Amino acid sequence: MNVIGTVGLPGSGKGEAANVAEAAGVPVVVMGDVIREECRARGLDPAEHHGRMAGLLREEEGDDAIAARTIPRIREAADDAEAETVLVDGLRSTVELEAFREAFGDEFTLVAIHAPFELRAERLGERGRDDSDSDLEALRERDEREIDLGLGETLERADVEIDNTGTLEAFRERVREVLGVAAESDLHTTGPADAQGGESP
Ligand SMILES: Nc1ncnc2c1ncn2[C@@H]1O[C@H](COP(=O)(O)OP(=O)(O)OP(=O)(O)O)[C@@H](O)[C@H]1O
Repeated sequence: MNVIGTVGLPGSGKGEAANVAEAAGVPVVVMGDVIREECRARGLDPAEHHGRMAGLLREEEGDDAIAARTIPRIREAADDAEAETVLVDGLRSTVELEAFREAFGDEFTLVAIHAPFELRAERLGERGRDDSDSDLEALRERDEREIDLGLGETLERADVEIDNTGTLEAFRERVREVLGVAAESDLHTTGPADAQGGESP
């Protein structure tokens, strides 16, 4: 089994990478789902308590709590789909990285997705908000919070880098290359295990 974890600052393209995986039949496990489920189990609204619950789980069960709860889900997702590759979205700290490295050894690959601040701000703005100063300030604060939690150090320890400064199609192609899958339109001719069709952007 290959487990591909993605890490990136807000708006870097993790959600898009997960969409590419799903479209190619690669199961996606979202670490945030663990937190949302725990909120519901405790009768709390995830929309309101997501951030606090993440902190609480780490306090109660250790810094690797969310990773530890995600690991069996990764194995289940692989079994259910009889898949060779699973994508995990949502790594945030080196403690989580260590937990995955311990569980999956060489079968775990950490992929860092990079895009500069201005580009991320612009892309997140296109997702529904305008790019007013308050939005830029909010993104700056989100970046800082993530980096404080350990995201910066985790990014530095990635095995593979994806630069997401070009077109969406170039990014999707690069993600497919890293996942070792062909584009959906190629599936009929080359099959999903054939990564040769992918070209670097
Ligand atoms: N290369 C690209 N060109 C144009 N738009 C892009 C590109 N990559 C991503 N986007 C768009 O930018 C927005 C942010 O990307 P995405 O949602 O994947 O980021 P994310 O890392 O999941 O962010 P968050 O951590 O906030 O959930 C999305 O609307 C996405 O479609």
